[in-house]
Amino acid sequence: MSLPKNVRLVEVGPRDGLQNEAQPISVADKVRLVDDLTDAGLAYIEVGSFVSPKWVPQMAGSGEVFAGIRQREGVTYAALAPNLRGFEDALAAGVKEVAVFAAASEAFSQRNINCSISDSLKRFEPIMESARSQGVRVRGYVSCVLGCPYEGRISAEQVAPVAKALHDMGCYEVSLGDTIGTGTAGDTRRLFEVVSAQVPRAQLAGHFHDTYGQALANVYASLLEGISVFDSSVAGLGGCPYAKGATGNVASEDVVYLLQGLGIETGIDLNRLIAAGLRISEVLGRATGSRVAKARGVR
Ligand SMILES: CC(C)(COP(=O)([O-])OP(=O)([O-])OC[C@H]1O[C@@H](n2cnc3c(N)ncnc32)[C@H](O)[C@@H]1OP(=O)([O-])[O-])[C@@H](O)C(=O)NCCC(=O)NCCSC(=O)C[C@@](C)(O)CC(=O)[O-]
Repeated sequence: MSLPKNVRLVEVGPRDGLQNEAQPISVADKVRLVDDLTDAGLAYIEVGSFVSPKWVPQMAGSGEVFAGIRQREGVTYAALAPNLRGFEDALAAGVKEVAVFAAASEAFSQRNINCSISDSLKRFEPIMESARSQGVRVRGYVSCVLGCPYEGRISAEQVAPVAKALHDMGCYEVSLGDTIGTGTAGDTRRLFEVVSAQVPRAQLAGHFHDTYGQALANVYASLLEGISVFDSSVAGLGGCPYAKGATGNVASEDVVYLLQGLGIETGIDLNRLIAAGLRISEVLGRATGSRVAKARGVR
C-alpha cells in the first residue's frame, strides 16, 4: 500500500495533554496554548472536555477556554463528551464538534467512565441522536487498543466490534488509542488490518502514547496501513488519569518532522509548533517532550 499524500493531525495537547496535570493551569494559559496552535496551522484542535470535574478536575474550565479562544475559519475546535449532559454543556459553550470515548477493555471502561463497554455505547446513543438533529459531527475513540493497565494484552478482535459500534452509530471517524503505549509496529499493523475489515481505513485514526518509545514507529506502521489521521500532542504533553504511568501522546512536532521527511503535507508550520510547545512547557515548569524541539537546541 502506498503512503498517503496528505495527513491530518488532531492536536490533543490542550485536552489529553493537560487533563492529567496535577498543578493548576490558568484558563489564560490554556487559551494561549490553543491560540498558538491555531497560529501554527493546526486544522483540528481538541480544546477540552465536558466531563465530571470530580473525575477530571483539570478540565473543569473548558467552557471558559472555549469562550476565550480565537476561532479561525476552517479550523475544528472540539471537546470530549461522556454523556448527554456533557454534550449539552459543550453545545451551550459553542462547541461545534464533540468526541465520545469507549474502551476495548471492560476494566478500563469501568475506571474511566464508571460503566461497562456496552452501557457506554448505549449512553452515546442519545448524544448521536441529538448531534444528528443539530448537525454536530461526532468523533469516536476506543481506548486500550493495544494493551490495558488493568487487563494486560488486548487483541485486535476485542477492538474491532467497539470501533464498528461507534462507526455504525454515526461517528464519522474512530480513533484507536494505545492508551498505555505498549504497542509495537507489528501489533499496530495487525490492529489496522483487523479493524479495517469492520470500519473503512479512511475513517480510522491512530492515537499513540509514547510510554515505551514506540509511538513514532507506530505512526509509520499505520501510514503503511493507509491510515492518514493521527492524534498527537504538542511537546508530547499528557497521560491518562486512569492509566497510571502512561506518558503523553507522540509529540506533534516529531510527527510533523517525520511526515515532512516522507514528503507528506500537513499544512503545519514546524517552527511555530515548536514555539507553542516550548511556551506551554515553560508554564508547566518542565522540558518539552518533543525530541525535535530538544534537538533544535532549546530546552
Ligand atoms: C462519565 C462520568 C460523568 C460518569 O460518572 P458517574 O459518577 O458514574 O456519573 P453520574 O451520572 O452518577 O454523576 C455523578 C456526578 O457527576 C456529575 N456529572 C455527570 N456527568 C457530568 C458531565 N458530563 N459534566 C459535569 N458533571 C457531570 C453529576 O451531576 C453528578 O454530580 P453530583 O450530583 O455528584 O454533584 C465520569 O466517569 C466522567 O466524567 N469520566 C470522565 C473520564 C475522563 O474524562 N477520562 C479522560 C478522557 S478519556 C482518555 O483520555 C482516553 C483518550 C480519549 O485520550 C484515548 C486514549 O488515549 O486511550
